[in-house]
Amino acid sequence: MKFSDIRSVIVDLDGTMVDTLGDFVVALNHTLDDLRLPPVARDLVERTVGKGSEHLVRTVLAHQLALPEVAASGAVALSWPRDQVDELALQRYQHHYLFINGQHADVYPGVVEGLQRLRASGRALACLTNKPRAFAQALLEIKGLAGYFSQVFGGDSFERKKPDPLPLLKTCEALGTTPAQTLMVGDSQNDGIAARAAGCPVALVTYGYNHGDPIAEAPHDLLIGSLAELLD
Ligand SMILES: O=C(O)COP(=O)(O)O
Ligand SMILES: [Mg+2]
Repeated sequence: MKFSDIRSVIVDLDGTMVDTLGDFVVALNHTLDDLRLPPVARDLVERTVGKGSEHLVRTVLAHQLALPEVAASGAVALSWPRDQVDELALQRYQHHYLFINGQHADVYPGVVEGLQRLRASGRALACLTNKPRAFAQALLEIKGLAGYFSQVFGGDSFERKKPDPLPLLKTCEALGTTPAQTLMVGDSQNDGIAARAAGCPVALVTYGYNHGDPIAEAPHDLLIGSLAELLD
């Protein structure tokens, strides 16, 4: 990959620009409390984020319902059809997330500098996340990052989410650059796999969430410790 060939950049949100693990944990724990279930461990959330809200809520709920102490307690949630509990939990999660969005989250070091330098170099920027679009837009605004992006797309913007290449191809279209001219910057194998399949070069940050796997094992052209390194 030659950086001078790159005309625009697609940037992932959770784990790449903002450390949102605290938001996820708090919103999930409010949700579990509504269902009279015990709180979730932070590391399960860290291993599960990145594939959208439905996947996160469903996985965490399945894990908590299978805990021996929950089975022994005769929790009411166990007596309901599972798809109904999933649906109810997702509704409660979205309700809570709306109000805690950004409250337990921090912009990673180097992000503002990296975005400023990319914009100053004349490149267009899009944010592409598996987070619902409305939450992503609000988070970017709360953290003062929205102004850097000409486009913001979420997990509900297209028919399929990353690691499918469709969201990247659609984002390239919106940016008006070919996949080969469009760099994907992310933190997980979802970003790496989607970028490879779409034909976009891909840089992965080394500090995000990658389902508990070493980030070097995910498809990438470049590993970076900070977005500020991109133009070096
Ligand atoms: O799974 C999510 O909600 C967000 O994940 P992403 O911003 O890393 O795509
Ligand atoms: Mg991510």
